[in-house]
Parts: sequence; structure tokens; C-alpha cells
Amino acid sequence: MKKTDKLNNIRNIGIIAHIDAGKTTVTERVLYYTGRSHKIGEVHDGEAVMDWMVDEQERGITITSAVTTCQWKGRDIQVIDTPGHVDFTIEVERSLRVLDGAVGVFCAVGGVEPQSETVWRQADRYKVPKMAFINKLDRIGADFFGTVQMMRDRLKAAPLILQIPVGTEDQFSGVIDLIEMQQIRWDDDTLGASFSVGEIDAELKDDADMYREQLFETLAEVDDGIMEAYLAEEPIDNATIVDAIRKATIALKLVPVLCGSALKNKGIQPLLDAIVQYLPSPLDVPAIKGVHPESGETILCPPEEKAPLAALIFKVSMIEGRKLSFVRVYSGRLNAGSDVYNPGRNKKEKLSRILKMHANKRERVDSVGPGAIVGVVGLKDSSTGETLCQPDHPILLEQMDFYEPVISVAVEPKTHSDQEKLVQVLDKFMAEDPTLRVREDPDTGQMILSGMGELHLEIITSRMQREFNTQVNVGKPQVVYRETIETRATGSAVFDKEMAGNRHYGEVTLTLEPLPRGEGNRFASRLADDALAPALVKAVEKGVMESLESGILMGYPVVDVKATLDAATTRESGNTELAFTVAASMAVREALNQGNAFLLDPIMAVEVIVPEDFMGDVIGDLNARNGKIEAIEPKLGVQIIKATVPLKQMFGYSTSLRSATQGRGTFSMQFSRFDRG
Ligand SMILES: Nc1nc2c(ncn2[C@@H]2O[C@H](COP(=O)(O)OP(=O)(O)OP(=O)(O)O)[C@@H](O)[C@H]2O)c(=O)[nH]1
Repeated sequence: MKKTDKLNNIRNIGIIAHIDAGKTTVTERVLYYTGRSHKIGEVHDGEAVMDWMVDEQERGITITSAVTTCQWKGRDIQVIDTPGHVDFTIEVERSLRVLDGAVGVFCAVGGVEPQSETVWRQADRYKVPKMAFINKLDRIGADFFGTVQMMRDRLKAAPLILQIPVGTEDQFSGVIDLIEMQQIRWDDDTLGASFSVGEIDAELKDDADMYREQLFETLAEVDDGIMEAYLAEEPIDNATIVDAIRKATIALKLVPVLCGSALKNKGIQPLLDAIVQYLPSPLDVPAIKGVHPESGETILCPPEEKAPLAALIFKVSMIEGRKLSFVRVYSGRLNAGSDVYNPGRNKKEKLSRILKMHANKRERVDSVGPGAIVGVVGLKDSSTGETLCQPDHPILLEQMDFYEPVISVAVEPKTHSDQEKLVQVLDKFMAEDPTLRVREDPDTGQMILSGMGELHLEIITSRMQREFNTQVNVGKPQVVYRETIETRATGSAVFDKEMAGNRHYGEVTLTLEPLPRGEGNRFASRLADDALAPALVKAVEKGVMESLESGILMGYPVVDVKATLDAATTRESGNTELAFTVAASMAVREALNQGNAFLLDPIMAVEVIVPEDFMGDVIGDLNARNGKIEAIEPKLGVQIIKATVPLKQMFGYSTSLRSATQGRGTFSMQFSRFDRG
């Protein structure tokens, strides 16, 4: 087989969905029908192959994205299972970075829920071509066409219906394929492994004709060839239709829609066919770009074996005490036993093993090329979001933006032996999860964990106790703030000490001034070039930046300030970097004291969906919580209220919304920015 043929055969896909839409069940069925797993694990029995962490089994939700490779009709499909809870959007983003295509799974009863919208928009942002699978057609209240309409309204997607369901709720028996114009019926006795393809039932023929007509109309709108043939009423063969759909999907113009019931084993094989037919191979997506770490010059990473290596670490997991890094190769080859270079850390690393992943089972391989997504053992220092390349061809792939942790809890070890374990365990968690931050409270000595949301921290503290047998008392969740200053202020400090027989001297005057929100921190020097040795200016900058890591009010990071070095005094000898770093840090603290420091609240973007009747109460409640209403959009009998609200006002919101709307309101929220609360 030619190399390009091999790349053509790869489909790197993710399954994205709202919590409970059925991603795990769909993935399970995919593994079953592709022959990699011989038993269907039901999520509600806590047996699913992908959900292998105890916590996930107990909660029935998928927390960690696991990648798994399977084969379908000669193609390699690599599935990344992504989490649906908004606390874990970072995991979703990480996976989206390395995918070439995605399947959105929707529940036919719940339709497109706010969190599916969030994930869908993230996929849009990364320009990921998508398909949709409308699941749970066997459930009471299932509404296939209603869900398709919601895709138009809520996701602003252009759905292309390729199948219509036959029967609904407990009568759901199969689908009509609108391209082949055939009816597919699944055999319940073989868990859906066998199915028959035959003529469309007479009473469904008219519907099928109408939806096939619609399919052509939709396709003709985005494809000139189809348009011409359609207008001229010429016959269009199926291969041409498939080809046009593939092009439109990859060009992000249309979203092919399929349907079924994963739990009842219906609809999965055509979904696999469609993944292969319509979603892109690594050759079909634009080559990603990186930059040269020094010159900043743009470098393209074509999916070619001969090109220099460019690979991205998108996840790090600690499994059985070993660090396993998940890597996507874009260009070149990754070879077991070889050295790779991490330019972000200026470090060489050795790859000891490359593993193809099947949920928690692994297969060793010697070498992989472009398009591969594999687990790698042996990387010591590299972490999530970093690039691996060849030392003689350094490249930095774009950094991923991480979300701010906004909630924290204090944890206290229960016994002395727990105390010893705690630090090690936390180190492991931090290696896996860049959104988790840990610091020690200087006053109480407690460890403070900060994360993306209450559930995120709950899962971490519960894994700590169960997987690592480290028992802790967990405090109440607290909001994580930032600190900044209101007014410009100056600080001066001298550090003059003899330590271990050496004199250290440094004297610094600097000014802090407020910057607009979201600008971050900056450092500048106003000194003439020869006034202070460059190494000492660097030492001042280091002191400033370190000092800004914890503010004077409550020890939260200080943001949005500019520090300018105004003056520095040296002596004949003893002008050390250490002294200038410490003096700078002391000067910053003085300036913070003078600058009217204040707290910045995490402000959340909140979206509430309520039936019309309850709108007044819900808006009143949001106002009472110091929220700002940004938009109100009516939609099919409900109102979508978009608001920004300080996180500290959102504790207990779900209970209060439930009682204000007789349980009919739903909401989602996401971190927006730090600002005055
Ligand atoms: N009736 C019915 N139930 C289904 C179907 N697919 C999944 N379920 C059930 O819906 C629940 C959620 O399914 P999961 O597969 O865990 O959903 P998920 O989207 O992976 O959820 P998270 O992992 O929590 O994000 C489970 O109880 C499944 O058994 C379906 O086609 N029909």
C-alpha cells in the first residue's frame, strides 16, 4: 500500500455531546461492531470499556478522554471520547485540537441542550468538520425532526438529513437510507450485529421521497455540480452524491445527520460508514502551522513522512504510577527509542515506548507517522500543550489556551501518613491536569486546590481518597479571585545582607500602574542601557513577576498591572541577582499597598432557558444576584436569557431556578473574565 493511501485511511474523530446524550454508549457500540471489544458494556451497569476509572463508573459520566483505535472496512478510526460536563471543557478543547472530524451525539428527547451548544461552538472555533447522530429514538418523547430543527436554531448549523427513522419510541425499528433509498432493519437477537437492507415499506415511501428531494435541494445549495444536474433533472449517481456530501462536510458547509438508538443497537454500522465516507482524513484538513521558537517565522507542518517531526502533546495521564503522554503526530515520524526535542522547555527527551491505545489496553508499536494519535512513555518533563520535534528543526505548535480555575477548596490530610502522601498525589494530578492549581495557604498551612468548577474538584478529592488512599477533609468550595490596583503607585526597597560570608546588595525603585482588564502583567525598564547590567534587570523582572503571583489582600495573583523600573542603585561590589530580585519584590509590595489594591471576581457567562411565563421572575433573580442581562432571545416558546454574573452570586442557583420555574428552567455557565463583582 502506498504511504498516501495509508494516510487516506485514517479518521481521527471525536464524539462530542451533552452529558447523558449517549457518547459512551455510542463509543461502546462502535468498539463492539468494529470487533475490538467482544462484550457490550452497558453504562448503567458500570461496565463500559471506555469508562474505566472507578469514579466514572459510579457517576456514569465520562471524565477523562480516552483514545481508542479501531478498524472499519479497511480504515483506521481513532476515537477520542470527550467529556460532556462543562467543568471539563478543557478536556474537550484539548481533544478538539487534535481531531480532524467530530460526531455530535444528541438525545432525541432533550434535543440540543446548552452544553452541546458550548462544545459545538468550540468545534466550530477549531474548524472541525462535523456530523450528527440523533440518539435515543427508542425513548418516549423522541423527536428526530424537532432535534434537527434545534440544530438549525441553536447551533446555526446546516443539517443534511441522510436518514429518517422508521417508527418511534418503542416502535423504532430502523432507518431509511435516503441515498440508497433502502430500509435498514436491525435484528434484536444479535445485539444489532446483523441487519437487513431492503425495500422501503409502502406507507413510508412518500415520506422518503420527500426527504430525498429535500436532501438534493440542500446539497444543490452548496454544490454547483449537483445544482446543475438537479435543475436539468438529470439523474445523479450515488457516488457523485457521496462525493458532494464529503466535500460540503469538509468545507464546513453542511452537517450530515444520521439517527438511531445506541442502547438498542440500532444505527451504528451506517454511522461508521458515514464517518469513513464523510469525515476528513489528515490529508483533507489544512496543514497546521507552527512557529520557529527563535525567529518566530511561520512553519507549515504538512502531513508527510519525510517532513521534520512535529507532534503535539494533548493530554498527560498518570496510569499505574507511570506517566503516559498522548501525542498527535502532524508531520514526520515518531520512533520508539529515539530522542525528541521539546523547544518550549529547551529539553531533549527520550521516547521509550509508543503505544496504540484501546481504552485501557495498549499495543506496542515501533514507529508512527503523520495522523497518528498514540500514547508515549518516557517523557519526563514535557506536559500538555507542548510540542515535540527534532532538535535540528525546532518548531512550536500553537499553545492551547487554558481556562482559569475559578473555584477552590482547602484540603487537610486526616493523618500523618496522609500528609506525606498528599504532596506526591497532588503532583501527579497536576501533571495530568493543567487546569488544577495547588498552593499552600501561608496562614493556615492548608493545601488549596483550585479548579474549573465544583464537580472538577469533587472528582479530584474523591480520586485522591479512592485511587491513592489518601484521606482528606475537604472544606467548602470558595471563589478564586484576582487582585489588581486602582491607582498608579511607586515603591522602593533596599536589600543589603551578608549571607554565608557574601555580601548581597540591591536597591530598586519602581512604579506600578493599572492596565485595562484582561491585559495581563507587563514589565519595562526606564533605565539607560548601561545603567544596570542586563542580568540584574532580568533579576528585577523576576522579582516583580514572582511577587505579582500573590497579592497583598488575600494572596491571589495580581493581574493587569504594568511595572516600570525607574531607578536602581548599585555598589562597588556585592550587586547580586538575588539582591535585586528580593528588592524588586519588596518594592512591588510597597507599591501594591499604595495603589489601592482591590479584588477582581470571576464573572461567569450564564445562559438560562425558561418558558415565557417565568421570564420576569428569572430576570428579577439574576438582577438581584448582581447580574447583567446581555441578551434575551425568544425561541419556540422559550426564552434564552444571556447574562453575566459574578460567580460568588451563583452558589445555589440551580435550586433557586428550579423553584422559580417549577423545574422547567435550565442553565449553563462558563468562565468569562475577571472583573469587579
Ligand atoms: N433509551 C436509550 N437510552 C440510552 C441510549 N443511549 C444511551 N442511553 C442511556 O443514557 C445514559 C447516558 O449514556 P452515556 O452513554 O453514559 O452518555 P454520555 O453522553 O457518554 O454521558 P457522559 O459520559 O456522562 O458525558 C445511560 O443510562 C445509557 O444507558 C439510547 O439510544 N436509548
